[in-house]
Amino acid sequence: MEYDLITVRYGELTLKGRNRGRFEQQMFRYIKLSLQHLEGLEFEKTYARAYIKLNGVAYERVAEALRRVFGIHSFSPVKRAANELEAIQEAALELWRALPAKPATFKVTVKRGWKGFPHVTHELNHLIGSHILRAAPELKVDVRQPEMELRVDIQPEGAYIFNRIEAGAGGFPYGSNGKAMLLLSGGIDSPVAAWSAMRKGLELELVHFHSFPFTSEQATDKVIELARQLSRWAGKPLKLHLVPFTDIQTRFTQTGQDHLIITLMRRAMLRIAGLLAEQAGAGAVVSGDSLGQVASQTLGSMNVIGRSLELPLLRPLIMMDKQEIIDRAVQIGTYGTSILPFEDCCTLFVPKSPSTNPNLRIVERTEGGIAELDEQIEQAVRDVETVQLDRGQVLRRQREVREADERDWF
Ligand SMILES: Nc1ncnc2c1ncn2[C@@H]1O[C@H](COP(=O)(O)OP(=O)(O)OP(=O)(O)O)[C@@H](O)[C@H]1O
Repeated sequence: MEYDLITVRYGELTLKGRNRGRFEQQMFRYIKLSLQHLEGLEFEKTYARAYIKLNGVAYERVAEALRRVFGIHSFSPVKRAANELEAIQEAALELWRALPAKPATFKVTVKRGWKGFPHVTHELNHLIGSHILRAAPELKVDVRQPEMELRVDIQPEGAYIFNRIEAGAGGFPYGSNGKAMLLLSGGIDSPVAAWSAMRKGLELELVHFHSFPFTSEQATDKVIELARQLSRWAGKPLKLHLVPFTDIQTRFTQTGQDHLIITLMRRAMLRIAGLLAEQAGAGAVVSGDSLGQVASQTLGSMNVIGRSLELPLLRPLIMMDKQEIIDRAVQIGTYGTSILPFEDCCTLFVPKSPSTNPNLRIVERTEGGIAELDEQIEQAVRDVETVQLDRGQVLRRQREVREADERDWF
C-alpha cells in the first residue's frame, strides 16, 4: 500500500526547558540529513514531531534509514484523508485491507485536534469502526486489549490515519552531547560501545592501534569495515585514526615485566588516545571494557590503566553481560565482521599470566625506566594515518565491498 507520510516522534518526554528547542532543531536537521539519499521527500516540523511527505517514495526505504536515527522515539506510516467522513472511512478500510496478518480484535481511537469536524469523538469511533466491520464481519471490537488500534488524528488541514507504531533507536541526536575519542579494536565489544556512546548523543572519532607487520592488512581492513558500519548510525562517515603501535609494544617486551605488559600497553593506548582527543577537541575517551571480562578489566587493572588519562574515560559496557553485548552487536550489524579471525595487536602480545591486580608504583617505575617512552608516544601520534571514510577510500581498502553495500551507505 502507498502511504502518504510518516509521522516521526522524538524526545517529548526526555527534555525540558531551554534544551528542548535546541534538541528539536538538531533532531529535525539530522532526520533530513539521514534521508538525503532519497529524492522527492518533503519535511515539516511541529512540536516534538516531524512529518515526512513521501511523494511516492516507498515507506520501507525511509523506515530503513529512520531506524538508525538516534533521538527518534517512534514513527508511523500514515494515510492522509480530507476532513470528510467518507474519505476517512475509506482510508481506514484501505489500511485494514493492506494488513499482511489480520488481527482478530480492534478498536478505533479518534483524536480531534480540530474541533470544526461535524461529529464528536465517540460518534466518529463508531462510524469508522462500523465501516470496517461491514467489510470484515468476523472482526471483533475490544476496547480494552485490542490486537490492533486504528488511530485517527483530525487536524485542520486533514485527517491522519495509522495503525502501526515502530519503535525508534531512542537516545539523543548524534553529536548533541559533545565529542569523544573511541578506542576501536576489531573485537565484538568496542563497536557496541561506540553505538552506545553515539546513542547518548556523542559525536565520535575512532582510534585503532595496529602492530603492522605483526598484524595483517586484513586486520586493519576489518576495523575500517567496522568504522563504515558504525558510520551508518552516525549518519555521516566517521574519522578513523590508525596508530602504529609496534615499536611501543616491542619496547614493553624488553622490560622484563611480562605480567604487566597488557597494563603497560593499555596505558600507552590511553595516553595516545588522550592526545588525539585533545587535537580533535574531544572531551572524553570511550572504551569497550566490561567488568571482569579479562585480566585488564578487573577493578584493580582498570584503576591503574585509567590513571594514565586526564580526560574522563567512559566505559558504556561496564555492567553488561557478554551475551547482552553479543545480542546488541548482532542487532546493530557489527557482529559478523567482529568475529572474522584476524589477530588484534594485543592478542599477539598477551603473556601467559597477565596481572589482574597490577601495582601502580611498579607500573609507573617500569614506564619511568623507558627513557624514550614519551618520545615514542609523541612519534606514534605524529605517525597516525587518518582514514576519513568516504566511498572511495572504503572501496580502495575494501576490495570485497559488495555492490549493494556501496550504494547503501546510510
Ligand atoms: N588494538 C586496539 N585498538 C584500539 N582499541 C583497543 C585495541 N585493543 C583493545 N582496545 C580497547 O580496549 C578495550 C578492551 O580490549 P580487550 O581486547 O581487552 O577486551 P574485549 O572485551 O575483547 O574488547 P573488544 O571486543 O572491543 O576487543 C576494547 O574494547 C577497546 O576499546
